[in-house]
Amino acid sequence: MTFDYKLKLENASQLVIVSKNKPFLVGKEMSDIEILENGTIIINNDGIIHDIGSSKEMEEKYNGKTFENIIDCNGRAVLPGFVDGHTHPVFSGDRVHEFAMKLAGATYLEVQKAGGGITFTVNHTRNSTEQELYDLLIPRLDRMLKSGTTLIEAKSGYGLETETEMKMLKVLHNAAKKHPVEIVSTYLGGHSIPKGSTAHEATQDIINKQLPELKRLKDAGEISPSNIDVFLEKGFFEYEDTKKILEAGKQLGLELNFHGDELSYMKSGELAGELGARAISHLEKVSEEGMKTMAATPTFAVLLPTTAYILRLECPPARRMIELGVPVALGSDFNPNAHCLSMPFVMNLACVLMKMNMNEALVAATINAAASINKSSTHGSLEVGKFADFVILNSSKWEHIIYELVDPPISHVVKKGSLVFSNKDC
Ligand SMILES: N=CN[C@@H](CCC(=O)O)C(=O)O
Ligand SMILES: [Zn+2]
Repeated sequence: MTFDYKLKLENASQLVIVSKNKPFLVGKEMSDIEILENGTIIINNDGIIHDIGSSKEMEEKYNGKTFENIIDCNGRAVLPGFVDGHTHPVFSGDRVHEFAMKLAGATYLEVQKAGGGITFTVNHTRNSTEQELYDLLIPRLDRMLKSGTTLIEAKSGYGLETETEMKMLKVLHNAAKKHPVEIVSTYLGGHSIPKGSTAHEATQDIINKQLPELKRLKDAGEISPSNIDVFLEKGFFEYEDTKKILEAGKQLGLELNFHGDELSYMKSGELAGELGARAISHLEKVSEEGMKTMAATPTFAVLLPTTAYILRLECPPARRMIELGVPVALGSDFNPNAHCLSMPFVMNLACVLMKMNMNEALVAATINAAASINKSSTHGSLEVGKFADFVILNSSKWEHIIYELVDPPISHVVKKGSLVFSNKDC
């Protein structure tokens, strides 16, 4: 049987549109989101938003039409699916013992120097097969989906040599074909200096071995990275090496989306301005000059409040960034150090720890996070022509997604017009 339309979400208490006709929001605009009270959305058979309007108007306009599925959203708020702007979801090995060390006072760098941290995960990931990594990734994506995430940025970075880095990118490429969570992948061969190498040798390996293989596999359709990332940090990749790696990636058509100014001030914003980077993550130690350059470029600040929370670090200056007009996005930073798969929790942390208001946090976790990975023409807001990715909340006020800590009442998640999660309890 064929239907005129794939889905109708009817009588929603609130349709949280977020914004209209804007690729991203900055400054005061971030506090001013658009909401339609008592609305209905129509989704076409390609899983694209076809129409949005008041329930009364839609009832009359679509009278007599057939729908494959109808969800009654009376008493519920409908939000865009969340976009997680920064994740490291492909890894093996459990670092719960490091959590105990950190609770006992060890710093991130102390854990790393003791052979833990990224080095620990690299050893385990190198020893895992592609299938094992795939099997570990899928349930993590399932958990993200249940928390309302429908699109993620996802990095390699636990190989630090060609074979494992490409293995991780293949895992992401293949998972993206099967799983409802959409994936934009990022090559992060410059995540740490491999044991036994210098920073110079590691940089040369990336430029002369890893990137040529990445190009070959991408051209062959076996991997699909859109971005290149480097951990710009003291004792990891410093300014000049980071610049060389990012420039080499840019020549291959990759977007620059890197880790910077996390534990020390490394002139990240300045480098982003020089190279035209799309995004920098972390930025706990960013300078005033760096933020001004990011506002002008513009370069997205992908803020990761889980890092400050887990490592008891100072937070990035989110308020100042917003004041200066830096486009701010959010990410979970899901990795074995910050084991968080939930964007509602990230938004809550952004409000409480970084002093963002709830509207700003939602913008940062939807339209701005989508724009940080060049996806805001299709994702991140409820607009005609965009993918029908929704979070339906069993609450008439959308703010409960942030306010209700730990397990906000998400009743359904919809991806491209298909129901991909429903919660029997709400
Ligand atoms: N800071 C660098 N990279 C990750 C942590 C990776 C790890 O500890 O495994 C981050 O973004 O927090
Ligand atoms: Zn990271």
